[in-house]
Amino acid sequence: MAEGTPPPRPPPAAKAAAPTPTRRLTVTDIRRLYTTRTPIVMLTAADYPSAVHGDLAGVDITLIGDSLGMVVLGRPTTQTVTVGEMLHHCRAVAAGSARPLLVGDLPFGSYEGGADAALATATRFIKEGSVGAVKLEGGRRSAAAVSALVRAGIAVMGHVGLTPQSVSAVGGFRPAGRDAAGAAAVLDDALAVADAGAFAIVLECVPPAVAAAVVDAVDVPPMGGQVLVYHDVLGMLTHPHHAAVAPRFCKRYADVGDVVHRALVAYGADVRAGAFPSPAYAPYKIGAGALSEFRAYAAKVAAARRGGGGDRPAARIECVVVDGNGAGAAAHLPRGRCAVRVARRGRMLPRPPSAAGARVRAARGEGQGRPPPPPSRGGMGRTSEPEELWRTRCTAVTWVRPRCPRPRGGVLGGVRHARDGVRP
Ligand SMILES: Nc1nc(=O)c2c([nH]1)NC[C@@H]1CN(c3ccc(C(=O)N[C@@H](CCC(=O)O)C(=O)O)cc3)CN21
Ligand SMILES: CC(C)C(=O)C(=O)O
Repeated sequence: MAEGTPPPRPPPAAKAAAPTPTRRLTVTDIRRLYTTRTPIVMLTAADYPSAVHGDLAGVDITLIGDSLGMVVLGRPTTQTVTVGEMLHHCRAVAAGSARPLLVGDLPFGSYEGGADAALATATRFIKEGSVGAVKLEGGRRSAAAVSALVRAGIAVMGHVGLTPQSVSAVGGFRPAGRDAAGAAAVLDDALAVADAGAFAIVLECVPPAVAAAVVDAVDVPPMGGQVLVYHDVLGMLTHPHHAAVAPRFCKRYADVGDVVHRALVAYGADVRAGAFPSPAYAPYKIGAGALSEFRAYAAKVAAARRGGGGDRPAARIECVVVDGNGAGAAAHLPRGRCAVRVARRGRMLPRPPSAAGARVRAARGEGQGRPPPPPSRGGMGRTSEPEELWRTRCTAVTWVRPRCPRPRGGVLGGVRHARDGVRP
């Protein structure tokens, strides 16, 4: 999708589930969902594709959480995430989602200094991050900042219970409210933030009974238990770092990391086996007339570069390759590189359009009984057609069977190494 193109609209199924599908949700819509006892779906996003997916799935609130510092930027905690980094991700998410309310997470150190600091940061999130609201951590300690933002017209989501930005003081991502005093602190924190005007409050990692009491006490939507990190929900990250940070409260709905891993391993295996790239994925055509004109030009360029003196050493011809039309060309490879796989279907070119024809004929087996000559400095320029040449890396001189058998497994010519001492 081109930059600036609006994201695709939700498909009919998602539309049906969405209360107001045609415009961005506001805190008023969230409030209405809460008062009508409609569950609110909240998920993080960190970039354009995750934002599009959340939008298409009908998410109500997309949080650009500072957890992106861990799941996207690979940090051990969220504490090093900067305002600039958050805004960068907020903009990408804003570009990819049309309907959800966007909430930007104020990062550690950007609001604790007081109302002025909080206001300066939150204003940047609205102006530069294109979010509709901000979230900040902390209960009573952050209440003054929350009310300053709300007075200034900025919607604020609170966050109490486990507050990951406090990891160094707390000594880990520890659940909150697990004793009477801790539970009381969670309740007091939630009330302070609600009284300060927060439109919703994240209640993270607290025992369900404590969460229930908090929900009873405050009159704003509690976002506990239903705000999950995109990468956790999808099981995107299966490496040890992520295994260590994926919280136990997260339900995993897919194993995308395994899917990604299998796909990338298969891709690498294909490349190493010479199975990709392949003609099926090189659909680009050049007309026969244009091609021969171009080849003449390329030969001229190559000759000029060889003759010019002081030029770079020319590529050497390693072998003859064949394309699907029966046309072929000498393959030109940098010195020290070699080897060619022959394309599917086709015949050997009767006479490659090569200035170093002798070398090529030897490579085609016309030298009779002699191994191919050593690498020469001849050459006529790299062929431009992917279907003609599949290179692999090796260090030996390589040539191709003079006569190609019927296509087998998509590969025609055999490839042999002179070092093996085996005639093809
Ligand atoms: N991938 C990811 N998902 C998150 O939900 C998330 C992050 N990262 N990073 C920022 C914060 C940190 N969060 C976390 C991370 C770990 C636990 C966790 O493992 N808690 C353990 C207790 C660990 C302890 O006692 O030290 C638990 O049992 O819930 C909880 C919340 C939530 N946020
Ligand atoms: C886990 C949620 C609540 C969050 O704060 C984040 O994604 O940073």
